[in-house]
Amino acid sequence: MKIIEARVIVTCPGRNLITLKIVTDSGIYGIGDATLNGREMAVVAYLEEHVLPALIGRDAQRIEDIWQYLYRGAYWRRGPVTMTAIAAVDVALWDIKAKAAQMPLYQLLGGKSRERVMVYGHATGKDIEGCLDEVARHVELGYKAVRVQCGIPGIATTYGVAKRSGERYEPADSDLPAEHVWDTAKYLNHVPKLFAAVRERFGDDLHILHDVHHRLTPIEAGRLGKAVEPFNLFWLEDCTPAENQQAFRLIRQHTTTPLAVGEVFNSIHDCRELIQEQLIDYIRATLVHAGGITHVRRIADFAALYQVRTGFHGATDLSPVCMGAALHFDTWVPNFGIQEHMPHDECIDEVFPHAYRFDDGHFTPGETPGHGVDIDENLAAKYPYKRASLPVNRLEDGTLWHW
Ligand SMILES: O=C(O)[C@@H](O)[C@@H](O)[C@H](O)[C@H](O)CO
Ligand SMILES: [Mg+2]
Repeated sequence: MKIIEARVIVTCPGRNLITLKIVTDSGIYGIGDATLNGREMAVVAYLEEHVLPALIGRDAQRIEDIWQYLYRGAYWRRGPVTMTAIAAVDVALWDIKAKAAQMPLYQLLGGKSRERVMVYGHATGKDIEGCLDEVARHVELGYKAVRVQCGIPGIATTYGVAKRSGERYEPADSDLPAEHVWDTAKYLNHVPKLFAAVRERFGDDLHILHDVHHRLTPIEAGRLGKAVEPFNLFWLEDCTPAENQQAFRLIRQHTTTPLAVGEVFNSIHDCRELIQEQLIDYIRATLVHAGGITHVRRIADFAALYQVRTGFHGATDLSPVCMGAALHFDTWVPNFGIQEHMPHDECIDEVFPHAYRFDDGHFTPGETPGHGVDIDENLAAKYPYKRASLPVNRLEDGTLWHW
C-alpha cells in the first residue's frame, strides 16, 4: 500500500486547525491533526519541507518504521514542532490501517477496555457565582466531571476564563501576544473559596478539576494542594512548570491532592521521572503533540507500571481529528483516567464530520472504520489562516512569568 500523496490542509473556522491527509494507491486515505496553537505554520513548514516529500512511495503499512525514520532520522529530536509533525503522520497512518482492516481504531489497538469514556467539561466565570452557574449548566448537560476556573479579584485577566458566560475559552485571541498580569498571592487567597463554593452547592460526588497553568513555585503548589485537600479534587493540573521534574518531589511531600501534568510534553523523556517516582497521578500528553499513537501508547504503558493514568489534553486548539483518535485510544487504554472535552464551535464540527458522540457525561468513539473523523476540504478552504498568538504573562512589577 504505497503513499502517493501527502498534503497539509490549513483552515481557520473560528480558530486555526492544521490537518495532514495521506493518500495511498489503494484509494484509502487517512488524516492526522497537526495543530500547535500559536505555532501552526512552524508545523506546516516542517511537514511540507522536511517530512512529506520523504513519505511519497513508502509503504503506509509500515507505521513503526516510518515513526522511527521521522524521529531518529531527524537527528534534531523531540520538541513540540517535530513531535506534532510526527504525530500527524502517525495518526493518519493508523487511520489508514484501521480503514484497510475495516475496523474502528480501538479494535486495532486491542479492543474495548470500557463501554464509554468519561470526560470533563469546562465551567468558567468572571467570579465564583458566574462559575457556579456554569457548573450547574454542565451538570444539567450530564457531565460527571467539571473543570472550574474563575476570575481573581484584583487581577484583570485570569487564565481559563471565557470572555462571556457560556462561551468557549480561547486563549489565542490576538495577532501578537496579549500581555496579561498575574498575582500569585491574590490567586492563592481566592481559589480555595471557589472549590468550597462548588462543594457547598453541588455536593461531594461531582468530580472537580482545576488548572493552575504552570504559575506557582513548587512550595506554593504544595501549599495550594494542602489547602484544597478538604475539597477532594479529581486533580490539580500544571501546578508548577514541569521541566524540572524533581520539583514534584517537594509538592508530593506536602499534599495528597492528585496531580496532573503534561499537555505541553512531547515525549516520554519529559515525564519519565514524574511517572517512575509516582510524582503525578495523571499524564496529559496527548496524541497530537506527543508523537501520535505509536509514542503515546508507549507513554501510557510505562505509566501503567506506576499506576499513573491517562488524562488527555482536549482543548479546542486540538482538532476533532485529535479528539476522535483520542477517544478510540481512551476506549482501549487499560489505565484510562479521564478525557478533557471542550466542545468545538459548530462551524468546526461542520468542517470535521465525526462519528464520536456525547451522552450522559461520556463519549463513545463510534464504529466507523478508522478514527471516524473526516475533513470537508471544500468547506475548509472557505476559512483562510489568520495568525493568532497565545498571551504572555507578567507579574505586577513587569517580571515575565509563566502564562
Ligand atoms: O488544560 C487545558 O486545556 C489548558 O491548559 C489549555 O486551554 C491550554 O491553555 C491551551 O491548550 C493552550 O493552547
Ligand atoms: Mg491545562
